[in-house]
Amino acid sequence: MSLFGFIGAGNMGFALMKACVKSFGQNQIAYYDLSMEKCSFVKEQLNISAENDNISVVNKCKYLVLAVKPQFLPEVLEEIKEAVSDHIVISIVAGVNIKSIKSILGSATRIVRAMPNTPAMISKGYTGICFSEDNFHDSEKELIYKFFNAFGKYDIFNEKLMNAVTCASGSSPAYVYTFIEALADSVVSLGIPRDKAYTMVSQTILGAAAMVLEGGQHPAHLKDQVCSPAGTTIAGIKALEEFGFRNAIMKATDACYERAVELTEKN
Ligand SMILES: NC(=O)C1=CN([C@@H]2O[C@H](COP(=O)(O)OP(=O)(O)OC[C@H]3O[C@@H](n4cnc5c(N)ncnc54)[C@H](OP(=O)(O)O)[C@@H]3O)[C@@H](O)[C@H]2O)C=CC1
Ligand SMILES: O=C(O)[C@@H]1CCC=N1
Repeated sequence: MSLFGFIGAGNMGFALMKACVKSFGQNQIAYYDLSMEKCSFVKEQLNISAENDNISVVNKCKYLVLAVKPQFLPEVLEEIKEAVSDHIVISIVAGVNIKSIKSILGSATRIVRAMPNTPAMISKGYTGICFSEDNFHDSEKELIYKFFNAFGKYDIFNEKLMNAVTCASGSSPAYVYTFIEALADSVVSLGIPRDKAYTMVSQTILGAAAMVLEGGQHPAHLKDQVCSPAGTTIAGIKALEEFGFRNAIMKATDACYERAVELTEKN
């Protein structure tokens, strides 16, 4: 028996398993993925062999993590429904709500819906979580918190907010990577070597984020401290505003949210 079973070992399943190994050890993880390539990768990276199928994963664990794409979730749930008993099902599937999972697994199934992000792999992630209304024992909740703690910070939300959480936890690392690429490209064009550009930009983002998280100061105040009167930064900020920087971020959130709602409606 293992504590945790993962169905799907792709980008996010693998990221979570990697962090889980550090907190719980290889023996506590069972998994299966349809792709033999993914299973070989997990074996190579984490030294954990895949189970033969999804049912074996369910039979081997108490906490079952669903980490397949939303469109594949119904067939996975249909496949495992008879094997699920007193498991706690942890779904990280974007847009899919607890009610719809219960409609296949049964209303008595206890579910935790979560939205992590890929930095979970190095325990620097952020996860939003919500619980189905059912009773969880204190010891189970403790274990669930330990599970999410392995990935970084987490908070508990009402399920109504989970699609909104997706916009700033699950999806936004991609925006940050796009920002890193764009800023790095722009200084490469000024002569900075590419490897230095990535380090410079990423370390700056890390530092700026730490100032907000650890310094407890308002982002606007921190921004103002960087902007010298008639200086270089305010010239850059002016250009960003001219090209709709904040508006672009807000539009991205609108689009991300709309897509999450579409996934909720479809699933
Ligand atoms: N990527 C991210 O940053 C985040 C993703 N999520 C959520 O996590 C889930 C997984 O996303 P992600 O890891 O990116 O997706 P991936 O496609 O990388 O991984 C999903 C894996 O599941 C496998 N799979 C498909 N059907 C089955 C099945 N019936 N049984 C077993 N395995 C199966 C896929 O195999 P194959 O490739 O052969 O289809 C694939 O390897 C999604 O629901 C997404 O919303 C949540 C937060 C962040
Ligand atoms: O893009 C997606 O749908 C998934 C969910 C959050 C991050 N990736």
